[in-house]
Order: sequence, then structure tokens, then C-alpha cells
Amino acid sequence: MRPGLTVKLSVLLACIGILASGVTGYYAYSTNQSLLVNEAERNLLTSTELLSQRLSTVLNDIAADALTLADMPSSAKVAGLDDLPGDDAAKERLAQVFGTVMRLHPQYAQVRLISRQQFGLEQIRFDRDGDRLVRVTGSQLQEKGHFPYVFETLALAPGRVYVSPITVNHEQGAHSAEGAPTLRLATPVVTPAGSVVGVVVINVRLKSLLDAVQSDLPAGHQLYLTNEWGDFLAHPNPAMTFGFDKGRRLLVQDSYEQTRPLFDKTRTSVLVNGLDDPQRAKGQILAFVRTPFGLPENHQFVVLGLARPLEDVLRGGKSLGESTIQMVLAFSLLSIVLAVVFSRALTRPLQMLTHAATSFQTRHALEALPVTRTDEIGVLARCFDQMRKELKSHMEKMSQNQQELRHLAHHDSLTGLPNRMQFFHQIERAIEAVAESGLQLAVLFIDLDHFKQINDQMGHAVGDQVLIVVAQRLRSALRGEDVVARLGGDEFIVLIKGPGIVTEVPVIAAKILSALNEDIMTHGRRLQVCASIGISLFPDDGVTAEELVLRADSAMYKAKVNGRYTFARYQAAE
Ligand SMILES: Nc1nc2c(ncn2[C@@H]2O[C@H](COP(=O)(O)OP(=O)(O)OP(=O)(O)O)[C@@H](O)[C@H]2O)c(=O)[nH]1
Repeated sequence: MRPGLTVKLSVLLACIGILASGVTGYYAYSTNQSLLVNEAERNLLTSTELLSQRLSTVLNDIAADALTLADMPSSAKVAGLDDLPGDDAAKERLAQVFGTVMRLHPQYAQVRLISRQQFGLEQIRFDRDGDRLVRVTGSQLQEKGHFPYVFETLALAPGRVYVSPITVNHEQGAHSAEGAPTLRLATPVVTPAGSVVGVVVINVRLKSLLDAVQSDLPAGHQLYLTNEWGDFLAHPNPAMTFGFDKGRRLLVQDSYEQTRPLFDKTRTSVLVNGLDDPQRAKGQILAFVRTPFGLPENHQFVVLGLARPLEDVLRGGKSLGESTIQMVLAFSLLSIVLAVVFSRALTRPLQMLTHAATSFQTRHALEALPVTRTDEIGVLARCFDQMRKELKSHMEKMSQNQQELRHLAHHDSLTGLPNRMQFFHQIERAIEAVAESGLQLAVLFIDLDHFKQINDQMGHAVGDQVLIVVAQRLRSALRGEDVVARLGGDEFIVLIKGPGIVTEVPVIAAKILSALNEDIMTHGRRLQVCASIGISLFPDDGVTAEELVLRADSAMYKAKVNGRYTFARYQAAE
């Protein structure tokens, strides 16, 4: 069965409702996700900027330690000794101070006093070897004048601090710092006369530096650090760091294209998130901040970055997602219910119209219509109601006309008796019926006598009235099953059926003559009519309707000749 209008409309409205609530839910959910990510990006950027400030503070603290050591009067004395070992007592006291600094700052890997003379020979040196503090003395002290952190620092004005690039420490004999990523801070040692006689150098392992910087970073955050060219110095995957030290470049710009503006100095911070850029930052949000590093005139910088899993950020939105799904499901269900209710309400009057139209078409029944409605359906119902009433009235009139036409086709309009055609039809049927039974039929041909005179003397209207009365009297004089018809003019014909007709016919003919001869009162006049009757019998006088009528007619002429107002039987010899 094909779905009806109600089902189609219900499905359409339900689909629209479900789609609308689904789209709304999706946009609410995705907007919430974007808001969460934007908020998390802002927070992450703030954390990264704080981290950047923390790095500067830590570096300043180390620089302050270096300056304190360099400012000690004995530092200039020890560094400036031409003939080493020189004043051993002063040197030992200074060494104790250097050792104390190392003990107080576990993050320092090495603290040294390096002399300008003798190719930058180390004068005092403390190394950290695991948890152990090692003082390097005698022949193990090395010449360091060829290292940039020495000769560049010697060129600095008093009070300035050199910050080296962060590199892997390849200096031999540096104990546990050897081979580890290291940063060196150095400051010149100046005599009271103002001449630079050496440098104080503090080595810090990058790991210690970063541990100090990110000590109170929330769990789940990952740290990135690059130098000013973008080489990774810190990365969640250690294999990605110090690529340049292993002969290959592993750059942050290649991992996160969006960081390029940090290196061409068009921006100081960038944000990347895996929601907008799942290709580059899958499952993460990242913030990168350019951080000044080292002497201001060198315009050096490092880039600090923090990453946070996107899943952490969106966890808060999960419950909203579940609520959204529940809401979408609830609204979808509501849409279906409303769609069905609305469709049924909308199509019920249409169904009434359809039912009424079908009932009218099949049974001409006038079923109820929603004519009281004030909307378009009401107008349609009223129009249809009016149309079907008019149509019904026309159809009834037509059917009445048809019945009249059918009656007229078979009856005489003046007397209401069957006409010639109908009589022939009846006589043929009667012949068929009696043919096998052996019974007889009688045909009586009746013609009024001198009827022309009545017309001529009293007018055609009186003639008509006489014909009507004759028809009534004939009908009254005969039985119900006998057929009485008017052939035309003043000619009538009668068909009589039944057993013993031969003996009954003369009696019937006489009865007819007598009935017709009674006075007729019409138009204020009294008058009388007579008739002549010719009789033929089936099957003796004819076996067809034509033969029987013709022969009864012929017998009627015989009655006329015999003086009228009588009847005569057909005789073949005539
Ligand atoms: N008033 C009236 N006259 C009719 C009608 N049909 C025929 N007539 C008249 O009936 C008359 C019939 O006349 P006829 O049968 O020929 O002659 P008659 O005067 O009856 O003479 P006979 O039959 O010889 O006795 C004619 O004058 C017709 O015009 C009719 O429907 N109404």
C-alpha cells in the first residue's frame, strides 16, 4: 500500500525536526569545543610567558652569583697572579667560597675562576660528579683561553654577564657534565685598577635549568625549547634535541609551520591547536613564546613552548556533549510526536473531503464536510458542498427526465396507455410464453365510431377528453394482466391471455362495448361513444404480432361494415 498524505507529511516534518535539532546540537557542541580550546590557548600562552619570565629570573640569579664571585677582591688577586701558584692562602679561601656556592646551588655543574694569563688557565675549579663535589687542582686544570665564553667575556665591561649558547658540553674532564647540554654564564674579573684579569664561569646543565623553570608546571604539560634558529634543545622526545650536534637539523618550524614568524621576528608568540590544525598539532594545543636570551646587544633569543593534550582541554566539554546528544534525542522524539500530531490535524479535514468526494462518487451520498472551518479548507469544503448539492439536484432531474423519456418512448402521452411499440413488444413476449404451452391469445382491435364528428362538433379538447375516458374505461373493464394500448388516433388495442379465451372473448368484447357506451360528461356536456371491435386469435388467426394485429384490424372493418357498435372475429376467407 502506498503511504498516504499523513504519513508523508509526518515523515517530512519529523525529518526537518530531527535535522534542525541535530544541526543545533552539533553547532552548540562544536562552539563549546572552540570556546574551551580558545580559553585553554589563552591560559597556555600565559603559562608560557610566565615560564619565559621564570627563565630570565633564574638566569639573572645565576648571573648575580657569577658577579658576586667576580667582585670578591681575592678573585682579582688569584686571577691576576703572574706566577702561579702565588698566594696559596688567599686562593684556598677563595676556593672555599667557590665550593660553598657549588654546595648551595645543586643545579650548578661547574664553577670556575679562569685567569686571563697562561692561555686562560683555570685557577679554581669545582665540578659536580653525580652527587659528589670535585675540586680539580694542579695539572688537571686546563687552558680555556680559546673558548668563546672566555675570550668574549674578557672583552666585556665590568659588571656585564656573558650567556653562552646552549650546547652539548664537549670539554674533556668535565665529569658528569661532559656530553650533557650545558649553558655557561661568565663575567669578567676586574682589578681595582680596572684591568680585566680573568673570568668567573658558572656552568649549568640544561636539565637542571629547565627543572628549576618548570618546577610548578601542572601535570600533562610538555616543554619545548629551541635556540634562535629553531633547533630543538628540549622536546618531549629526547631524540629530537640537539640535532645540529649530530649533523642534522631538527627545527621547530618544520614540526609547527606556524612558528616561523617567531624567527623572522614578526611575532613574539604563536598558538597552534589540534582542533583547527589536526595535521600539524594532532591531539594537542601549543603555545610558543620568543624569550630574550644573553646580552641585549646580541639580540639573541630562545623560543619556549608548552604543549597540553587536547583531550585534557575537551574533557570538560564531554559531559556537555553527552547532554547535547540526550537533548538532540529528546527533541528528535518530540519532533516525531509533534510531526504526527500536526500532520494528522492538518490532513484530517482533507481526509474528510476525500471521503466525502469518494462517497459522493460511488454512492451519491452526502457525507459530513468541515464546512464550519474558517480557513482555506473551510472555503474548499463549502464550495465542494455547494457543488455536490447542485450536482445531485441535476442528477435527480436528469434521472427523472430519463424516466419520463423512457415512459414517453413506450406510452401514449394523452392517455398514459402503452403505445404501439410497447404493445408489439408485449405481444411478442406473450406469443413466446404461450407458444409451447398450447394456450391461446386474443387481440381486440378497437376503433371509435364517428369520432371525427365529436372533434368537429365539440372541439379537439373534448375529443381528447373522450379518448382519455375511453382509455380509463378499457383499463377498468379488463384484468390487470390484460394489455391495453393506444395505437393512435381513436384506435385502441387489447391483448387477452389465459385458458378458455375462445369462449371468453365475445363476452369481453361485449363488456367493452357496453362500458364505452356509457355517458361521458365533459366540458359541461353529456355525450356517448360507440366502438367497433375486430378480434384475432393466436395461433388460429396468426402466429406473429403483425399478423394478429393486421387481422384484428381487418375484423374491425368487418364490424364497421356490419353497422358499427359491434364486434367481429377474423375470418380467413374475407
Ligand atoms: N381529439 C383528438 N382527435 C384525434 C386524435 N387523433 C386522431 N384524431 C381524430 O380522430 C378522427 C378519426 O377519424 P376516423 O377514425 O378516420 O373516422 P371516424 O369519424 O371515427 O369514422 P369511423 O371510424 O369510420 O367510424 C380524425 O378526425 C382525427 O383527426 C387525437 O389525439 N385527439
